[in-house]
Amino acid sequence: MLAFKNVSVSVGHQEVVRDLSLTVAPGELHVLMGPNGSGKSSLLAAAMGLDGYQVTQGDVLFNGQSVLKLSTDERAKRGMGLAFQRPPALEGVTYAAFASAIGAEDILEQEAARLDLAQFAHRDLNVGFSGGETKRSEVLKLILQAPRLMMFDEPESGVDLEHVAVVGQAIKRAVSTQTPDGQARAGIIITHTGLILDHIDTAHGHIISDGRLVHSGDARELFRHVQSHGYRAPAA
Ligand SMILES: Nc1ncnc2c1ncn2[C@@H]1O[C@H](COP(=O)(O)OP(=O)(O)OP(=O)(O)O)[C@@H](O)[C@H]1O
Repeated sequence: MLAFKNVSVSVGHQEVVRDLSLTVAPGELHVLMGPNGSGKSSLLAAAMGLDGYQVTQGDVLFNGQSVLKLSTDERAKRGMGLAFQRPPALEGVTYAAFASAIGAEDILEQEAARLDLAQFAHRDLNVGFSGGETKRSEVLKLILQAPRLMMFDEPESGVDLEHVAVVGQAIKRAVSTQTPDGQARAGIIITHTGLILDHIDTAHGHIISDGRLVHSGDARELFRHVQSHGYRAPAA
């Protein structure tokens, strides 16, 4: 569904992702780990075509077609979506208005309740939300958009332990639910804490260090390796 092919990404003059290749097939969930500043968010930002993230080498394919020439909006219309690490507050835009604008008003109540945000539907998006509420709200926003490829940038950071379970279950459910035309979705999750791994099914894990993909394997095994040995790739 999504393929990074020898992708390098620059922000300004700084190369932050280097010659990275990674394929995400329908039905799969991939987990990215790596030190602060190693390029994880930049990789997803470049996939979405966000301003400032320049793909200087390689290609990003979605459903077999290069998306590099498409605007972020066009990529979203094709079925790519990203829940941001630090989502902005949108003064004057209530959840109800947002859901209505994207045709998700029928599922708002149910999906908000799943993320324990039922009481937030009348509030402006992220305005005055606590840190953990903002992260849950961002997960809700992507679930309402329901893209075929769901990318989550640190969805559980700052979220209390009980709500990490809520977030994990919501992501697992959303990614494993087919699109209305019967196609499998896929997901990518960036995590530092690894807590989300307790709530999702089998996932492919990847360590990104200094902009390079240095190792791939079962996500839980890889996380245990990181806990005991840091981000160095396991010995072959
Ligand atoms: N918009 C930007 N302007 C300037 N530098 C940026 C920008 N976005 C990313 N960078 C730089 O690119 C590098 C990679 O950042 P990125 O956010 O991709 O790392 P990360 O692996 O997601 O880190 P973290 O785990 O801390 O979230 C960092 O050195 C960061 O400072």
